[in-house]
Amino acid sequence: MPTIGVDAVSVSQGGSSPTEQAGCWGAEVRQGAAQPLLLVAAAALIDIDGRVLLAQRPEGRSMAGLWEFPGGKVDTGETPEGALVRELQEELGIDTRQSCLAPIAFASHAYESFHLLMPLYACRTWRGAVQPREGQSLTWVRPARLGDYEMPPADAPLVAVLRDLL
Ligand SMILES: Nc1nc2c([nH]c(=O)n2[C@@H]2O[C@H](COP(=O)(O)OP(=O)(O)OP(=O)(O)O)[C@@H](O)[C@H]2O)c(=O)[nH]1
Repeated sequence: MPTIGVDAVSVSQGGSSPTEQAGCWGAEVRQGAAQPLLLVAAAALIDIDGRVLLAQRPEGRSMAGLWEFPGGKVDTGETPEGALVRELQEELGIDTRQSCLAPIAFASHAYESFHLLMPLYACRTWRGAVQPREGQSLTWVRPARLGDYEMPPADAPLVAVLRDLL
C-alpha cells in the first residue's frame, strides 16, 4: 500500500496554490500571543415565524449600537447553559430551560484585549413575553435579513450558519 511521506505533505502545504490566495488562508490576520479567554453564551431565540431576536448594545457599553444575540458572560461556577438561562431572564424577562437550548455553532474570535469563545444555542421554547429589561432595543429579524444589521465581528460566521440552518 502506498504511503504518504512527510515530503509529500509538505509539498502540498508549502506551495501557493490558487485556493490559498483567497478565502480562509488570506483572512488570517491576527498573530501573536493569545489574549485571556472570555466565555460568553448566546442565544438565537427563534419565534413561530422563524425570525431571530437581535438586541442592540446600549450606549455606554463596548461596541454600543451594534446588534447581537442575547446572552452574556459565563460566571465562575456556571455552565454555559445555566448562564444563558440566567441572562435570558435578566435581559429579556423570559424563562427557559437548559433542555430547550440546542447548540448550533460557536464563535472563536480574537478581540484586542480578549479572545471570545461564544457558543450559540437555538431556543424556540420559553415562557413569558420578551421585554427589553436593560433598556436595549429589540428586533425580530428574518434569517435572510440578518446581514442588514451591523453586528460584532465575532458574529459574522454565526449569521452565515443561521441563514443556512433556518
Ligand atoms: N451577548 C453577546 N455578546 C457578544 C456577541 N458578539 C460578541 O462579540 N459579543 C461580546 O461578548 C461579550 C459579552 O459579554 P457581556 O454581554 O456580558 O458584555 P457586557 O456588555 O456586560 O460587558 P462589556 O461592556 O465589558 O463588553 C462582549 O464583549 C460582547 O461584545 C453576541 O452576539 N452576543
